[in-house]
Parts: sequence; structure tokens; C-alpha cells
Amino acid sequence: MSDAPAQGRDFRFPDGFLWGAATAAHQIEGSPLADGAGPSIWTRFAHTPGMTLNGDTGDVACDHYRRWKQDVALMRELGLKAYRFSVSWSRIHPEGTGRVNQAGLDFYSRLVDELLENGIEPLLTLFHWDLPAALDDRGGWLNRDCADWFADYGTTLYRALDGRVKKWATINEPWVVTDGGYLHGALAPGHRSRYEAPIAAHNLMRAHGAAAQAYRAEGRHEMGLVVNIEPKYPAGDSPEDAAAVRRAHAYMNEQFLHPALLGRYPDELKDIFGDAWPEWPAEDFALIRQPLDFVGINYYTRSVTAAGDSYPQRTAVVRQPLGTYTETGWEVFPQGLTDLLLWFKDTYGDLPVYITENGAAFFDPPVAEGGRVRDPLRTDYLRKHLSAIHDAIAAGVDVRGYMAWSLLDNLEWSLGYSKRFGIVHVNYGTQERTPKDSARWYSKVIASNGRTL
Ligand SMILES: OC[C@@H]1[C@@H](O)[C@H](O)[C@@H](O)c2[nH]c(CCc3ccccc3)c[n+]21
Repeated sequence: MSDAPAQGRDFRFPDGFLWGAATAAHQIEGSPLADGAGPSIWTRFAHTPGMTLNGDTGDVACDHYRRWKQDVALMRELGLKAYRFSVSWSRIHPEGTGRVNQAGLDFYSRLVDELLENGIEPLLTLFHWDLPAALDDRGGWLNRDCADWFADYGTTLYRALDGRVKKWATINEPWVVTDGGYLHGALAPGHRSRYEAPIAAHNLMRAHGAAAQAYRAEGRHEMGLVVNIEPKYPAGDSPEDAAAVRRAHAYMNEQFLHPALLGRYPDELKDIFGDAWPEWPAEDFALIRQPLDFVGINYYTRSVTAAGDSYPQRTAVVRQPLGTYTETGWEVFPQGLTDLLLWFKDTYGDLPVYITENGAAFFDPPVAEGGRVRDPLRTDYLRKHLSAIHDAIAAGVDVRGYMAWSLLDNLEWSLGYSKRFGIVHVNYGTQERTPKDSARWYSKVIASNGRTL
């Protein structure tokens, strides 16, 4: 059990385990239109009144676009072995396709070189939600041409960076993009359509396949997909709760991994979407199901699930009276990560896994005299989830690395700057970075390859 006391247990992780931290372009870079970059849907969305908390935008964020060198120095100081980041598509192709903006390419090329010079391995995500606005104007993920747009964008980056970047991922969390951006509208591009969501989801996976296929023509290293998945546990022992768990599990956990790894959708989706579920062209599944070198799993919480009125999966998440919850309302449940990793191995086989995101937003105290930020809840959260991963590895799951979310406090999408996930505190007024106690603790864990957990 991952909550068990650590006394006497050897928490050593496998040799070469990749210890790092993660960010995403729109959440940390700022300067969204600098040096020839085009706007993304998030620049457009955040500047639309009412779309984000307090009207917060990514215009400045953590100013990483200008402070990237000091941030790499900070990663080095913390002893990170790897850094997961995303590229802003519209810095590379301001119109989404065609013309390449060399200044945008140069920014990421310099970042990658700086990482390598500091002994930090880059893990590059092609798409972390910030679609070029020019492509959204042409239908975005609803336009089947998106597969070609995305493959062309990937090819631009493969040719420029492959070899220096050896671990690539196509898409971060297609589930959030479609459920948030096309169904419920809380995220860019803010659509609310039960008919658009499955189309966007399917096209995202076609684009994933096209970009992965293009990588095999250009690249010589590793390509993966990053998904957010969470275990669904029945609230009670009724048949209705069991059916609700099956729907919730299919809708979040299988909707994208099944087509990517098995070449088919889970049967429940037709029931879940009803008349909004199209008949898909059979040839699409050959495109979607491309050989992958790893899957990135973003884990935060579990859902105790009952039948309910959520759309489209008709479930409800049942709050646990004795549970511990983060500032984003997510239950802290490390055992769920062990259970999830065992399910992944059992369902999809021995494909290598990276935990590409895991972390929590807690209400952190201000920076104290002497530059300390006491965040014991975050350290406890990270420790217990690393222990849960260690349990899964001991049970035979091939987990290759862990990227804490996030390196820096940053822009939490529609929630603006109200939630702090960083192991490093950011003063948004001064842009001063202050490693929190959790970062100091994590440095020791990395240096001991987990032994000091
Ligand atoms: O919410 C914390 C992080 C985001 O800052 C990352 O950009 C994103 O990759 C990410 N995914 C998840 C889990 C899925 C989720 C995202 C947003 C809202 C609800 C669930 C949590 N997070």
C-alpha cells in the first residue's frame, strides 16, 4: 500500500529511471506574439471577456520565453534529469501550415541545446492545447485536413530537432481537448456540442497517427502519446453503479488508448454518444493505430463513480467524506495510480510508460524570510504517488520515468493564476522563482534514485 510508512523499505527505482518535471508552452512562456508568432486559440480565448478567471491571460505568464536560460539553470540546480515541455505550434507556423517562422524554431532549438548542455533530457510534446487560431478559423480539429496540418508541423520540428530531442509525444490529453474544448466549452475553443466532440476526438487521433507515421519517415528515436486517465471505482455495489463505472472508464480511459493501441473504440461509446456517434471510415483506424515507443500517463486523482446525469457518460463523482482533496477539488488517492498502471499493463501489454504529469495544487504560504516556501502537503502528495509507482514497478509495470507537474507555478488555463502546482514558486509581479520545500525534497529523491523517498 502506498500510504504505508517507508521504514525499512528499499525505494530504489530502476537504474536510469528518468526524473524530471513538466510544463506547457502556453502556461509558462508569455510573449505569445513575439518574433513573428501567430495567435493560438488560447490567446484568442483568454482575451475573450468571461472565458478565464479574472480575465487572466498568457500574455506574460512566467515570462519563460525570455527567462528560459535562468529556468534551465534552475532545473540544473534542482538536479533534474529530464524536462517535459511543449512547443507552441503557432510560433513555428504562424498560420498553422505553410510558412515557417525561423525565430520561433530558433527559440526551441536554443532551449534544447541549453538543456543538453546542462545534462537534462528534453521530452517534447508537439501539441499541448494551443492550436493556431488560423487553423481554428478553418475548422480546427473538426476539419479532417487537421491530420495533414499536424503531420506537416511535426515534420518541421523532426527535421530541426530530432537527435537532440529523442523523446517525442504527439498530443497532450486528447480527452481534455474534446471534453473541455468541444463538449462543455470550459476550454478553448469553447464549443458546446455533443456532435462536435466525437468528431474532434476522432480527428485528434487521426492527427496523432499521421504525426507518428511522419515521425517514422523522419525520426530515429522515440514517439508516444500522452493521456490523462484515472481509475473509476463504484460508489456502491448496485448494477447501476457497475454500469456507470464501465461508461466512465470507457469515456475517459479507453476512448483514446483503445484506438491508438488496439485500433478500435470501446463499445460503450456508441451508447454514450447515441445519435451523435458517427460511423467511422474503417481506414481511419489503420492511420490512428501507429506503433508507439511509450505512452505518457498524466495521473492526478481517482473517481468514485455512481450513475448520474453528467453528459455524455451519465455518471456522477461521489465525494469521499474521509478523503483529502487538493485546491482543484481532486481527491488524493495514490493507490489509484498503482491500480491504473496494473490495468494499463493488463489491457495494453508491456509498452513502456512515463508518468508525464503528477502533482497537486495546494494553498501555499507566501515566500518566508530567507526564501522558503513550506508546502508539506505537496511533498506528501509526491512521496505517496512515487511510492505507488514503486509498487507498480515491483508488480512488473515498465515505468521509465516521472515528470512532476509542474516545474513552475503557472497559468492554469481557465482558472488563471489561481492554482499553484509548481515545485517552484513564481512571484508573478517580480517573476522571481523560489524553490519550495517540495523541490528541495525532490532534489534529494532524484540524487538518491528514490532511496530517500
Ligand atoms: O490541471 C493541472 C494540469 C494542467 O496544468 C496541464 O496543462 C494538463 O496537462 C493537466 N491535465 C490534468 C488532468 C486532466 C484535467 C485537466 C484539466 C481539468 C481537469 C482534468 C491536469 N493538468
